[in-house]
Amino acid sequence: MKTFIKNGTVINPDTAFIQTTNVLIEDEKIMRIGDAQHEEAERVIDATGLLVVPGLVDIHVHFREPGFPQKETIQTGSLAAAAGGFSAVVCMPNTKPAIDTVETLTYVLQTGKRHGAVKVFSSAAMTYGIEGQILTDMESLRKAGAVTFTDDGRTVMDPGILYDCFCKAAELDVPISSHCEDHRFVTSGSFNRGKFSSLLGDPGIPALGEELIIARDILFAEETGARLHIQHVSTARGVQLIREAKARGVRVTAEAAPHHFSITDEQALLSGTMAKVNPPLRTEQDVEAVVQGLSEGTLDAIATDHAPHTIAEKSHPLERAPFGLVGLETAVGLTFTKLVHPGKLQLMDAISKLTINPANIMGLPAGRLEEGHAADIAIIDPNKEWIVEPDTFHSKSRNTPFSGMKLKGKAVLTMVNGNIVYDENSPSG
Ligand SMILES: NC(=O)N[C@@H](CC(=O)O)C(=O)O
Ligand SMILES: [Zn+2]
Ligand SMILES: [Zn+2]
Repeated sequence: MKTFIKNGTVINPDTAFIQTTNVLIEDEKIMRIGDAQHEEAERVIDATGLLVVPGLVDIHVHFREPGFPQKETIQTGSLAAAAGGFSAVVCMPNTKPAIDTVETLTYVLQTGKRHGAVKVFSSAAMTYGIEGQILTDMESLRKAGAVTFTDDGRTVMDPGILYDCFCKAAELDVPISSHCEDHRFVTSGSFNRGKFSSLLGDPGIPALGEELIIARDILFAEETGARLHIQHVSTARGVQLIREAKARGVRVTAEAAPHHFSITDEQALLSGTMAKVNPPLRTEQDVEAVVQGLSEGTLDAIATDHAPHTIAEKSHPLERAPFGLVGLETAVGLTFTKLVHPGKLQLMDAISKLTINPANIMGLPAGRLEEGHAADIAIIDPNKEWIVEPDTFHSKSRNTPFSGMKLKGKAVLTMVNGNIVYDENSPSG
C-alpha cells in the first residue's frame, strides 16, 4: 500500500532537515522524501500548513501492567501515546510485580507487540521489587530487551548497591535512568516545600532532596564510566549540576517533563491532588531554569512521565493521594504553547527533544524521518487551538492539572510502520 503525504513542512532533526515537501510511504517504510507527485497512491494526506515529523518518542511512561489495569493498560496507554503523536514509548518498571525478571519483562514486551498501538519498549528494575536491596540480573534483562535500568518511583539509597549497579551498567553499556529523591531527607510532603506548601499546611518536598541525588549519581557516573540519564529534572540547581557535569565530560543526559516547564507550585492551590506529582511542581525560578536548560541543551529530552491514577485514588485526602499525572495527550500542546510559540525553544530543537534525542539516549530504532526507515510519523498542527478535556482522553485515567487549559498545537495524525494509529479527523480518532 502506498501513502502520499503532500505539501507538509517535513522535519528530520537528525540531519537538521526542514523543507516543505512530500513523503511517499510504501507499506511500512519511507520510500521517498521529495517533490515528486504520487497522487495515484491509495492514500493521499494533505499536510498543507502542518508539520510532518518523526513519530514522537517518550522514554518515560507508566503503563501499569502488570498489576494496576484499573489505572492503565499497555493497550490504553499506547492509544493515549498515539493520540499524543508518539509512536514509541519506554515503560517504567514500578508495576506489580515490578519489571525485575526476564519473565515479567517479556510479558510487557509481548503484550506491547500484541496489543500496543505504538512501539512499546521497556526498562527493567535496578533492584528486585524496586526495594533498593538486591540487584536484578541486569545481564539477562538486557539480553531480553531492557533498554535502560531504573527504580523509577524510588531511589536506590545504598551507595554500595548503587556502585555495583553502575559498574554493571558500564560493562553492559546501558544507561541508568535515575529518579532522584533522597528518601532520608524527603519525607511526607505532597508539594514543593515553600510558600504554597506552608499555606496548605503541607510539610513540603525540598528541592535539596532531588539535588543531593542528582549530584551523587553524577559522581557515580563519573567514577564508573556508566551512562546516566536523569529523569524529570525539576529544580534550578539540578539543571546547574547537570550543566557542570556535561562541561567536564561526564556521560550524563537529562529529561524534563512538560508539567515542570509549564506550571509552578502555585498550581497546588488550583488543582489540589491533580497537581500532586513527584518531583513536585516547583517555583517560577525553577520553571525558568528548566526552560533555559532545554533551550541551551543541558536538558536533552522532553519525556512525559505519564503516570495514570484513578479518580478514586486522586480523591483521597492530600497526604494519601498518589503522586503522578497523565501526560501523553498534552505534551505536544504544552511544548508548543509554552516553549515554541513564545520563542523560548526553536522548532527544530523541540522536535529533536521529542524524537531523535530520546531515541539516541535509549538506543532505540526510532526518532528519524529518513528514506529507508520505518514509517513512524507524527503530523502536528502547530496552530490548532484546543481545550484540554480529560473526558476525551484515550488514556484510562484523567488525572491532569491541565483540565480546561487552552493550548495551541496538537498532533493530528500518528503513523506506526505505515499504519495510521491515530487520526484526529476520522470518526474513530
Ligand atoms: N511521577 C510520579 O509522580 N509518579 C510516578 C512515579 C515516578 O515517576 O516517580 C508513578 O508511577 O505514579
Ligand atoms: Zn520518578
Ligand atoms: Zn516516572
